Amino acid sequence: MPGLTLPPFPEDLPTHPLIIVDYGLVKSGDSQEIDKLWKASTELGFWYLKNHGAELEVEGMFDMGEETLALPQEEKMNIKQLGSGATNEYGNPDNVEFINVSKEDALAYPEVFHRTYPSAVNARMESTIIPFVQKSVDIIDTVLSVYEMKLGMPAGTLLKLHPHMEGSGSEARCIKSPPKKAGSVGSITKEDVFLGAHTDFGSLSFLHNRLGGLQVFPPGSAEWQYVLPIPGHAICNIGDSLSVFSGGILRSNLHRTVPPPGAQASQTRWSMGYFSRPANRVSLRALDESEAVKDALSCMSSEQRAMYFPNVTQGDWYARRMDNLQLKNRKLLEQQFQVHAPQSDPVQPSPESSLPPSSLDSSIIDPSLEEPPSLVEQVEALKNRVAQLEELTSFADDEGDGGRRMRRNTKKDILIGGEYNSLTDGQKNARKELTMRIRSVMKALTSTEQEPDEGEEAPETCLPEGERGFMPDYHEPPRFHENSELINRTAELVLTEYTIDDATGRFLCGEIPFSKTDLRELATTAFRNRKRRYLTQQNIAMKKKDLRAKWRNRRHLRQRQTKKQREKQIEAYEKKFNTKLPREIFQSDCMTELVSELDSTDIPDPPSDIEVDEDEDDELKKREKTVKDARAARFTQIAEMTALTPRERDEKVKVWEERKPEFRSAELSEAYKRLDQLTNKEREEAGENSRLWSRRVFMGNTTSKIPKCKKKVWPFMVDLQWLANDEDHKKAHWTKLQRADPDDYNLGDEQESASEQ
Ligand SMILES: O=C(O)CCC(=O)C(=O)O
Ligand SMILES: [Fe+2]
Repeated sequence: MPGLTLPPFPEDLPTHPLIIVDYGLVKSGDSQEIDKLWKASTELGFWYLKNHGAELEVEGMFDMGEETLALPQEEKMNIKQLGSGATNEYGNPDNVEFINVSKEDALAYPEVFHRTYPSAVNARMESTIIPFVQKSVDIIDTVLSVYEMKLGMPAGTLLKLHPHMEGSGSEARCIKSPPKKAGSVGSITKEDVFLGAHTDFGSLSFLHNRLGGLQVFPPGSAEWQYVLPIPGHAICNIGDSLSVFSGGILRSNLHRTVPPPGAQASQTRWSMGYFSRPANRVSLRALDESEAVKDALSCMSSEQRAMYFPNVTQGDWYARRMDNLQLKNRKLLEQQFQVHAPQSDPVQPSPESSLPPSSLDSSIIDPSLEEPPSLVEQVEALKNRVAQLEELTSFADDEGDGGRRMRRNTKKDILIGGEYNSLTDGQKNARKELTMRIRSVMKALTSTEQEPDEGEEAPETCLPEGERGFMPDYHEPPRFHENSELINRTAELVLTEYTIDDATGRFLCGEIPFSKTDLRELATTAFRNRKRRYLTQQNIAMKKKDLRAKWRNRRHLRQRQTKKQREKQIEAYEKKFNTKLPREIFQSDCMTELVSELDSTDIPDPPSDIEVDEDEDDELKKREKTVKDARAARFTQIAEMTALTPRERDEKVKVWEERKPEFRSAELSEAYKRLDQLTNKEREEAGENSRLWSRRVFMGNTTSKIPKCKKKVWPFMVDLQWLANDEDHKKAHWTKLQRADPDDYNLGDEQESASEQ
């Protein structure tokens, strides 16, 4: 790992000083430190955070990044959270690699919230990633609380917009940037820029740098300035969302990464961070309920103010910014980098100087670039970019693959596959028909996989002759190769069912024209719906499993407590009667925690690889049989572990420790029941209409009293009152019953114990 023998940051190179904030002090409410944080957040929007407590996890995260990005190239190609897909501000692709781990996935682990990760990531999940994400979330929550207070917002206003377990783009990211080629060390060329000039999209970023290379464009400055990496100091910065929420008071500042300076340039640059974003559903707008925010907005022109009410959700904003990163950076080439003006007054945060509005409406531009690229260069760069875009985005989706990705221009050629509400009734009907066909064909093409429940049933379609079945991967986005092939093929097959209008080149569904793109859009939506159903089902299964585990734990706990109480009672009883009770009855293995595994809800589901039969009934029977076999096998296994008596085992008796009177086995309870029945029958015959039922003492119950009796009785069996009642009669029957009782309870001499009772 880098870090041990890294060349130093050049001493003579100017850097932009950042305010150092001590997290420990902020957390403890130190007002001076909180003021420092506020100053840094409103002036530059960047600061160092020391004493943050995540130092160890940060080291582990760097290791995780290195292990993951060292995977073979073929493997990495299949991982959507790796790699870059954006251009920098010069139209060149970012030349960094990264691995993103979503906050929700980390906090839900091992449940899958959005997506799965390569084993190199999973291996570090519990030891490193989860604690890193948790600590980062804590830090960010603390900082958000400070902002709430400073902005005069009710406590929780900002925190509510950043729930911990709801879909958001929040993620931990490890970035690897290649070393500069030998000979090129020195000046920065436009091809060198690692991550193009940008503001962060979310709320707060918590960065960790070992080598130089991060540069900020401070307000009032005319050039990029390095930020010096200081060991143990995180670099925090504010993103667009917080800037919008605060009406521009909190500053989202332009930054970029370039090769490390001086001797560091020959090193691979690793950087790592946690990027916090509000929940996707959160609507992005200035929170003008706060007086401070209202005041800030009131100094703006209506046009400027409108920029703080972009009327989008955080999720859409994220997607839009992604587009901007691609397209605006390209547009930049055309615009010849006209904007050189430094941003205005850093102390008085003004809307012009705040990036959210500017990044909403203007390109992200590197103001330091004096030499615009030649026209030939521009055209070449554009051509390359367009080719890349076409290749990469034929079925781009809106699922997060984190850092940099592309979306295709969905506006083009869309007639009925776009916004539903703006369609005419005829178009809506055509769309419904096409959707049904798509569902049906997609179902047929995936008929070899287990069907996610369709909800609204699509008519049956068979897999066409010679057509291959698809195995979509619902943990991947629609553009993942098998998924995208399924979508394409579905659209193609449905298309063959409709005629083309030669005059317009449109396909016709009845009278309604539609395009190929429409079909692809609808097929992508159908895929997403299948994906959602699949993931929901998985989620439900997980929850059920968790619930079962919870109940099992409770049962075990209860059993342990009961066992302890019982032991106490037995001891007290033995002491009082100066006798020894047959402990094997009380302490049978059958009363240990293992018994609870006999609970049928714990029986694992049968293996899923049962052959699928054409005939559904047969299939059902097969499944049932497998369930039964699995249960029987489990029972035998547990019976062996718990040393049930042969009879219990043969009859598959469930041996429960009950809170109610019966103490041990069903047979024993049965004996008492029979005794009662006999008694009651005789009472009935004798004209008595009341019934008597045996009451048994529950030893685990601390309130059960030791019987006031000199005789040796089995305290766990019979309530003395019950015994006293009609004693002679019971004695007679008990003897009979005991003789017939094959319990192996080792009750000793039957006659003796019977007569004693
Ligand atoms: O690598 C760095 O130091 C900064 C990364 C960054 O700005 C980003 O990923 O948004
Ligand atoms: Fe950034």
